[in-house]
Amino acid sequence: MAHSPLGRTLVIANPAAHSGKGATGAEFARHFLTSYASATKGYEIRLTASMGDAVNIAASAASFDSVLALGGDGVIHEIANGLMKIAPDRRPALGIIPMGSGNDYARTLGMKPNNVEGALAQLVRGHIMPVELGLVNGEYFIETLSFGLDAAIALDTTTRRAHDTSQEGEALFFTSGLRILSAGSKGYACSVSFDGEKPLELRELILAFQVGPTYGGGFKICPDASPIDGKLTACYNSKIPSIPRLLTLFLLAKKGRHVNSNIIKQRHLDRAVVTFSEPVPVQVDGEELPYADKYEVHVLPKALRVIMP
Ligand SMILES: Nc1ncnc2c1ncn2[C@@H]1O[C@H](COP(=O)(O)OP(=O)(O)OP(=O)(O)O)[C@@H](O)[C@H]1O
Repeated sequence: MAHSPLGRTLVIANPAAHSGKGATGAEFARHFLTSYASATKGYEIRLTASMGDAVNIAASAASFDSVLALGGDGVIHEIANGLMKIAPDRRPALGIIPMGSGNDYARTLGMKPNNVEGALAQLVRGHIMPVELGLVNGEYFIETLSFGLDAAIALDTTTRRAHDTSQEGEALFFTSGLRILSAGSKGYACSVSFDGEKPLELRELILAFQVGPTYGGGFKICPDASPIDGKLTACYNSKIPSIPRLLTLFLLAKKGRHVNSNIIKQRHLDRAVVTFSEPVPVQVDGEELPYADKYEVHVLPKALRVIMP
């Protein structure tokens, strides 16, 4: 463990993550870090009590070298927002112990999902690398921001999972997707300016801005996205497809093959301004973002130091 990058470590764990398995995961992490004392220069574990708690805990973690987020993309999102309140020269590195239903950020970083021992073993042998974050109207995002039907699907999965835990991740996104897309849509009237260019007037079914390639538990919406290229990657439709074609594109998106369609566009960007003329579903890292008249989206290259496997 001589080269462990963890230093003085704070674990912030969501006990409710992954349908309550976060609590057992936190206990396992405590045993691991106690047994392998040389992995850290001392550690503490804090459990979140409710939504939003992780932001405040992370914001007061400047005395630690690393903060390990144990939970799903929602709690990692909160911890990243808390860490960004700390001055850059005092900001701890972020490590993740993925324990969620979707685990898209884990997929982006290459961390083992829902395997606390495996993820901790990756972290103690890991290396620190700066990665980018997205920023939308003052809120940082680690992986995904999307508008339209794909956001409606992501938000539907959260509602359905609260009532029925028998499905999760990709399977849940898939069944919600079929249900919502089969109902059809004329799209949401939208104006988008990428990197200060002349605005495009579009009718959007999907408009996603990604740090990493996937959302929805493994749907490769932006297969070319990377957290270390200093850019966000956008995916949007330039026309409204028929319902059968839309369903086909949805199935192809699982492996990222939808981008070969002539009505799907993908591009890298530094910033965008998005306005909708009607309320639209919006999700950020799987959680609902309130509707606003205007969304200003930016990338912050090398904003956060993350422990990579
Ligand atoms: N103690 C808690 N009790 C209930 N909810 C909590 C608690 N702590 C945090 N939360 C909220 O739980 C939500 C979901 O958490 P998280 O993302 O960690 O797990 P998940 O939903 O199982 O995983 P994924 O985001 O990958 O689907 C977040 O919005 C978070 O704010």
